[in-house]
Amino acid sequence: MDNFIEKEASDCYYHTFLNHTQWKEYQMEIFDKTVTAPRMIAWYEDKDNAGANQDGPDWTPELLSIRKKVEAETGLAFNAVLLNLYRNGKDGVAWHSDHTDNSGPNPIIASVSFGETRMFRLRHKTRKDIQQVEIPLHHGSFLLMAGTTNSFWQHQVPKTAKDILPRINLTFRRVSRSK
Ligand SMILES: O=C(O)CCC(=O)C(=O)O
Ligand SMILES: [Fe+2]
Repeated sequence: MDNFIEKEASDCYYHTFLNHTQWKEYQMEIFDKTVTAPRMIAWYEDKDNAGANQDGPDWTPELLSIRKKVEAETGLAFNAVLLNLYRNGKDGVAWHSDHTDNSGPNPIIASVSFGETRMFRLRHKTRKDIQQVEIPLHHGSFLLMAGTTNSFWQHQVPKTAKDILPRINLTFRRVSRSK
């Protein structure tokens, strides 16, 4: 959904997140190697959530206000958000599906994007006859990944050789670590 957040507010959010977030590198374990992901991240989670890192950053007013809007739109409650910063075309995210701890194979993830438009690609895990889906995620857009999106599909944000500006993506999630 385009223009989930209107242009002026999106500009404001973009600059605030870009300049006032404690962006961190993300080290991934791939087989036996530790590699640095080609993007920067920040994780926010309700502190009263079981197992939450008490030293993590507190939700900012901007994040809380987007969370409220996302919850109103979806009728769902989220307790965590992952921020991704794609600094330029060399940043991206490889094919994967998302599983938040113990939330089952079909988590509901709400995604909000700011800044440069990047392609969001989906592919079925096994059915090679089903065409890949490509969705451009624009400044201020909203995307809901629900149902079997994460159990049957993988997604990626491919790198691009184009000379582009940063993009920031927020994925709201519901994390529950209790059994
Ligand atoms: O940047 C995006 O649109 C997707 C990010 C993503 O897939 C993730 O954080 O799991
Ligand atoms: Fe993802």
